[in-house]
Amino acid sequence: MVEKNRNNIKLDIVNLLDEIQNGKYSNIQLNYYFSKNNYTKKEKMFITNVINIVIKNLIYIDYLIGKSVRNVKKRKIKQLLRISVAQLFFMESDNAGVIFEAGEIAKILNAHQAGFVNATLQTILKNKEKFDEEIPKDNRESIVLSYPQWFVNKMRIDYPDDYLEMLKSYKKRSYLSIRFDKNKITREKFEELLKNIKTDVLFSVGEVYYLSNANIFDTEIYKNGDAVIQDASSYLAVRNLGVKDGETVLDACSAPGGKSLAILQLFNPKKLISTDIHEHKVKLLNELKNKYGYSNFEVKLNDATQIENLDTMFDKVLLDMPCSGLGVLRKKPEKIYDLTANDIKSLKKLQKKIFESAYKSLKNGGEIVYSTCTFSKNENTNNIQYFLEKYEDLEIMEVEIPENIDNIRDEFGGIYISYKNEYLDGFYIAKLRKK
Ligand SMILES: C[S@@+](CC[C@H](N)C(=O)[O-])C[C@H]1O[C@@H](n2cnc3c(N)ncnc32)[C@H](O)[C@@H]1O
Repeated sequence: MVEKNRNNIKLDIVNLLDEIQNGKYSNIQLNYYFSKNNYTKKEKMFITNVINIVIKNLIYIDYLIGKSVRNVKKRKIKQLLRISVAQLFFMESDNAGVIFEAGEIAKILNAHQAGFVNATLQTILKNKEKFDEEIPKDNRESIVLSYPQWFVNKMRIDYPDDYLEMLKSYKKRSYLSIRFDKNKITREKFEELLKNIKTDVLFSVGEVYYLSNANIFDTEIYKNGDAVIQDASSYLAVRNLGVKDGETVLDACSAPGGKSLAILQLFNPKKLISTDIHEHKVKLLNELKNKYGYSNFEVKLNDATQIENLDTMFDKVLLDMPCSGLGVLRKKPEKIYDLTANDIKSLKKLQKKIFESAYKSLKNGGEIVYSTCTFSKNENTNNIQYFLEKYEDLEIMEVEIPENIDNIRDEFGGIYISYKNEYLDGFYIAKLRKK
């Protein structure tokens, strides 16, 4: 009975991995499985762990599999091999047990494949050291660290001194962070609540707390939305917007609305217009609006390259750009395998068009906060340089970052939230003012 149950969980992991490979985000898909199945805490941890290890080491794991068999035709059998290799080399496990279990699951997936799965895993186990030695020198970093070769090359150019440290750092684990609404609960009460639910604070920035466990999900304050998931980097981008009472604000690329909500809870704008280009995402923004009921909050479907459609001039604009997302690889590790150098080029173009449109709808004296969750220089520093050269009446403003947060200021005053921060997402924030 116990055995069967465990096989069922492994089968779920095979399916989960397959869905992630087909374009679903790992964190979203994991939550979906957790809400549908009655797993114990320990099982949830095991599933999360295996999925993360496979995704974060995918190129290396596939290299090992590729060294022992030329081609694995059945997709789910391939996922099963990946999961088993992850268990064999990245987790504490009984090797014979892992291989036996893989054979049993293979029988359920496809009876003819059980022998093949067993033999492949035995070969990998026996030859791992030899396979490691045979990794081609030119591809070593890409294979061992599991990043596409083009990306390693790009990182070597962008960050010659510490690209290896950066690459390693973005394979680390991520942490849960929660921002409480200071209008609804005081800091003292929030900290008391954390104590009561046996949750330690690992790090905090303003109202954002990094937590040792997810017990907060069962509390009233989380369920009613007075505490929400938000990373401190996102919170800092919003805080730097510095909205004054009565100002008109645009959050141009705003879905699912985490930063819009922070704007409404941190400041008191006359009006906040939040837009997004995708209808299904605007639906999420409308759900947010209905849940919280702010009367100064408007949601609109709009392309941010055509902000003039809104017929409004703004005091403050947040441009939280669509970007390559490299700074959030700890949370969405699968992203790197789909990304291409061309994607970065087209994102850069789109970011420029969005900025140019925002500039036209910005009042004199108005300010734009430009933010991305990526450390690619093309999408950040190079764009800011371009804007400053193109618009003579733009000036750079200081971005304020608490002292205990590791950051790198570029030559134009933009701030990279460094990979050295264990808790915060990698992020870029620049602030510009139209004179
Ligand atoms: C980084 S995400 C924004 C996250 C959001 N600010 C938050 O904190 O919840 C970028 C968003 O830009 C949207 N987007 C992409 N292209 C756009 C465009 N041309 N106009 C408006 N929104 C766009 C995407 O749909 C995505 O929701």
